Amino acid sequence: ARGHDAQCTKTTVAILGGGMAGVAAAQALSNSSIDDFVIIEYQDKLGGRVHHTTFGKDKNGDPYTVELGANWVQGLGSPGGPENPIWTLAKKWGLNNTYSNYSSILTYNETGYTDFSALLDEYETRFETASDLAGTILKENYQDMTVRSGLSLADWKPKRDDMTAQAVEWWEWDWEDAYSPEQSSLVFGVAGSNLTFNQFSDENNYVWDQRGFNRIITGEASTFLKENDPRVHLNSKVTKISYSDDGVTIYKDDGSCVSAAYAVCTFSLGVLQSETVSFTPTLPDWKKTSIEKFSMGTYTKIFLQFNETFWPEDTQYFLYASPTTRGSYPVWQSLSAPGFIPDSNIIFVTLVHEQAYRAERQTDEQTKEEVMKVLREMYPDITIPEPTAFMYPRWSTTPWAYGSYSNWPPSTTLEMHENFRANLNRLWFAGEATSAQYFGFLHGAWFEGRNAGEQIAALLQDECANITDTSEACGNLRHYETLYGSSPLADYSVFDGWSVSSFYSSS
Ligand SMILES: Cc1cc2nc3c(=O)[nH]c(=O)nc-3n(C[C@H](O)[C@H](O)[C@H](O)COP(=O)(O)OP(=O)(O)OC[C@H]3O[C@@H](n4cnc5c(N)ncnc54)[C@H](O)[C@@H]3O)c2cc1C
Repeated sequence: ARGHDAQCTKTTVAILGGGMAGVAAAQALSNSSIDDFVIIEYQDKLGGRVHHTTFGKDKNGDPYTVELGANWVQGLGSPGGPENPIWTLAKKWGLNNTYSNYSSILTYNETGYTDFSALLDEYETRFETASDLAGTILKENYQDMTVRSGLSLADWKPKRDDMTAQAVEWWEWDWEDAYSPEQSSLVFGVAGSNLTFNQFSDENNYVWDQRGFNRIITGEASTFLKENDPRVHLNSKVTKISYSDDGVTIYKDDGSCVSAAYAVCTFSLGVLQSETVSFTPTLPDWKKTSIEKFSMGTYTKIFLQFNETFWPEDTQYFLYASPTTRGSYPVWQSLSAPGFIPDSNIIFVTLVHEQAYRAERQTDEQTKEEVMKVLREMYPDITIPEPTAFMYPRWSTTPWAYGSYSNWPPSTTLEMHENFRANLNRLWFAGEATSAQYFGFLHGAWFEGRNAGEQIAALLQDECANITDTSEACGNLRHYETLYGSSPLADYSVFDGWSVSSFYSSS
């Protein structure tokens, strides 16, 4: 391969993927005066899973912009406390966004409006108890369990046929994690939500900016890249990564290659699991095991536009309890609500996991029929017109993502995750899924991208990067050849990707 490498484009750092993590990594390099890098991106634009498209039309016949991927800034920050970097960027680039008021909700079943909203408070009380248990398990290094077990121990035990309680549970758990309580780790599910919503704040702001949410990514990129910068290789599919102590060579599907001193791979967990990108030498067991250990969730938003807003105009959310199937068209969200895009007459419904895969396998027509049936059950007294526009993405089969975002299954350990995050010689990994503290979130991708960029800059400049105030971590990341059933509390440090306190109180 050496002879072949000689024909490759040379660069100091190759950044694989131009989403939030890739752009944050490039920016960190640029801030350290390392300008010899390339960003290799599959799509024809930067942004990755922050991804919008046009949908429907307004009064003038112009299309609206809707977000197929990330939609909320989650956990904004509070005065005196740390601020979510995505919130900082949203303010900097003037993104239009509105506070999601989760109390602005009406509940329904197959007979129409049925008030079961009191169950929301009950779940939240029980969940507090389950969260305390998660804290104890983490602190004492006890064996992890499923969120289901934690909820049951906290006396939240919905019966199999109690579909309103199941809908409430879906709204509270699955809607965020894209997996059921059975499929999620209690310790890290709770820690993840704690670190975002108690460390920053419990506010979620919905971005409806008509330029698209990725404006923060293209905007930041424009501060250190030129227009049509030759360092950005768009429409470039990576098929093979060859790594060693001397450098990394990246091969693209058009036969071209880039040879770099260091590389950062920011491909999603779904892409890594799909094995559409091969590695030479083949990945060591500890890395391969860690890639298969974590789960890639799918979160599917199904958009509808009508000639009128026939649902309550001042309400943001509508929760539907299917009489037979948990998670079947449960959460509806109105974009016609005040503060969003009034008069857009757009509403969308979200599915995750099996229900998402099912819809993604169906034709638009099949899904539209099911969705319309549910709306007719929710509003039996209204003659509901056919939608004027209907559309949904298919994340589970999108070849540059293979899913939406990652989740930690039960009985995961921080050490297992550190193996997923750790570099292989000169090849580094960054992205939403490499964040132990903020996996699944856009800010997780930002922190991890910046960290990888700073670490590589430090290695190139022979310095120790000062990534946090207390950090002494620099150079190669640790990995564990042998994994035990849980990780001792002493592991919860910057050396395993855990740079803040694990214990934030919600009070
Ligand atoms: C439906 C959905 C809803 C979400 N909702 C939210 C939300 O409300 N709030 C929130 O904070 N987060 C949300 N997220 C998560 C958020 O979008 C991600 O955490 C974040 O965008 C991930 O950034 P990244 O840089 O790690 O990965 P990516 O954005 O996936 O970037 C990786 C890049 O690599 C490219 N790539 C992949 N394979 C190849 C290849 N073979 N060759 C070349 N390039 C390749 C991809 O095109 C992509 O641009 C959501 C995600 C989805 C999909």
